[in-house]
Amino acid sequence: MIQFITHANARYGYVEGAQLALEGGCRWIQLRMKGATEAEFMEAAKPIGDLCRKHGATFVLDDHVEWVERTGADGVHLGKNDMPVDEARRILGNDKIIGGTANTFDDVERLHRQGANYIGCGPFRFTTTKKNLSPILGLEGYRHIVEQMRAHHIDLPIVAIGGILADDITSVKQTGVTGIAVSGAILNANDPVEEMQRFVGLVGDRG
Ligand SMILES: Cc1ncc(COP(=O)(O)OP(=O)(O)O)c(N)n1
Ligand SMILES: Cc1ncsc1CCOP(=O)(O)O
Ligand SMILES: [Mg+2]
Repeated sequence: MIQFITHANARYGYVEGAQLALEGGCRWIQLRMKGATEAEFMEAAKPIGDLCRKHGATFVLDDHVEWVERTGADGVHLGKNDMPVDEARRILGNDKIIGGTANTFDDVERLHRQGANYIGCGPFRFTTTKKNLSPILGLEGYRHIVEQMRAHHIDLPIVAIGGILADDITSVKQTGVTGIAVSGAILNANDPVEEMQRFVGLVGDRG
């Protein structure tokens, strides 16, 4: 599975980026809009939610548990500085998807205990899309975390994120992760739809 993380650049706004990702075959969009006001967030969430429903895609919000019901989103992605996953679970119930960010196996264990549905694990490498990055994991970092998850019988989908390019997908998948999250490689490509098609082909069904 591929999760497209929204971002805006000189060429595309948030809605346009999500639309291109969906046209390219992506079926999981995360609306990430750092620093946006509530009005700006809602203005993007409405059309992106509609587009996701039209394409049968999953729609999650970054950070904002309080806006999940209102936007009709399927869930939320939470990091270390956001609401804890167990608290979000009490608010949202068992039918919503809650993802959590991990940089270490300790993070994975905590998120598993708190009831996360999937882990966003990164960063794979340096990226300008996010500020204040955690330590870079690289392939070795993923191998290590996946190995510890297996040893502790933790069976959760694990999505690699951070600076991932199409050429990385084969080796990242070989570490045992289940999916890929991407933003810049799609939005900075000459043809974002074609690039997403390439990602979808490389990640395949298992991802
Ligand atoms: C799939 C996925 N993984 C990790 C993150 C990062 O979340 P967080 O640590 O809360 O940082 P911000 O994205 O909020 O800046 C993510 N958004 N998605
Ligand atoms: C949200 C987030 N969390 C860790 S890296 C990252 C950004 C992912 O975007 P890109 O694919 O452009 O590096
Ligand atoms: Mg966050």
